[in-house]
Amino acid sequence: MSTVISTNETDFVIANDQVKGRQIIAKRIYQSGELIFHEQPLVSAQFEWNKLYKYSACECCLYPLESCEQNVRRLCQDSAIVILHPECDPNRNMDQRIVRCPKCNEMFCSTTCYQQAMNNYHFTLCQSNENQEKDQLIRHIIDLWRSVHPPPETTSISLVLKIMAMLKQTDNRLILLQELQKFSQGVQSENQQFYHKLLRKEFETQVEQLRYALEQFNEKYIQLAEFKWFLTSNGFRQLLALLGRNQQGVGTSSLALWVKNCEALSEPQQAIAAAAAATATSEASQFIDALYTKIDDISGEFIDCEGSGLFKLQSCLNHSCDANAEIQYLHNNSTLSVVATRLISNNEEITINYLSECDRNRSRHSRQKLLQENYLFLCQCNRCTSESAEPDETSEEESENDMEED
Ligand SMILES: C[S@@+](CC[C@H](N)C(=O)[O-])C[C@H]1O[C@@H](n2cnc3c(N)ncnc32)[C@H](O)[C@@H]1O
Repeated sequence: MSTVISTNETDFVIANDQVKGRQIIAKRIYQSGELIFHEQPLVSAQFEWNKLYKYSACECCLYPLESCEQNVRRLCQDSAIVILHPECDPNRNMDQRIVRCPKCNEMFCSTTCYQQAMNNYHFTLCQSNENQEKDQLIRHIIDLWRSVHPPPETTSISLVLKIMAMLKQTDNRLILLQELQKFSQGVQSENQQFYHKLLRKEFETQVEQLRYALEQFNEKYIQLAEFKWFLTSNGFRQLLALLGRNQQGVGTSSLALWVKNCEALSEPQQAIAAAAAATATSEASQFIDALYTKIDDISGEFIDCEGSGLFKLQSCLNHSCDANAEIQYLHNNSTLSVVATRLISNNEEITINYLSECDRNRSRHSRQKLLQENYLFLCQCNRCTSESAEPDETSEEESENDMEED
């Protein structure tokens, strides 16, 4: 179940905009850096390819299950690396803290997470060997998914499996189904496009096999009449489009946690420690720079334990090319935080930027093109509206024209 931990009706409200649909409006002033809300996902899962490559995260909350040293050794493929300042790694004894499911050996960061998973979905999905046919079918579904979705993944089939298992295990199926239906649904023609973006046309046969395998899974082990429609050809497209439209990426890592703590070494509590802190920081930052260069060479961009989740409140946040808030994972697990990136006035819409860092400074036309291609909407944010007189040129065309003029 999704739990909004800090919604305060007097802090912000969900409203409806004629063009953009639902939106979140601030009902007080937020200072830059202030936490607006945090929220646990309705459902989340690590990507299947990451798991295959031994990116190790708690099956329930995605907290990293490696020490920082194990993390960098894996990413650099170098078992001789010894990190500086091991005291900055809160996960240095992670091995001893891991909780394993006694039946299937799946790993969790705590007994609480194991219990939560067991109560919500793991009882149904546990591959305990007690029912080999069921275990095989789950593995077949995941393998089929990987065959139609090479890396980088943007969503995980485990989200669908977990939703089905949650519906089986919950005491209140109706509420869970209603929560799912509240996520932005979109119209059929858009859903078709989303679906083809996720799973390209050339994989049509495997996608049908995937749908059929999920249908078998439902019939044999879940027996949910309410879910049958989602496993028809049209329903499956709509289900995957719902995930594509609403899911939020989650990334966790022991390395990031250790880097953050090393950076804090430069903030000595007492002036007398300033010189020692400065030396420690400069040593640490050289070491960190060298590590990132090596990781980049060996593992490229895929550093974090990546996955995705559905978040009830966050999914109401619209995009703006001049956003006033951003998503952070302050607890290094799937609990999402929305943090103000500048002063937000009372009654101002709270927005995030759906574009990657490097695409944010592109021309209005380029940004709108990317949003149209990836999220299927025409951006109507204040920045796009104020730049509407600019020519319909992508950033590349713009710089080519500039070069010709020079
Ligand atoms: C994750 S949902 C955000 C909440 C959504 N408004 C709702 O009603 O559920 C993303 C969808 O919101 C709409 N949207 C978000 N930002 C927008 C923007 N800047 N301009 C126009 N539509 C936007 C688009 O329809 C997009 O597919």
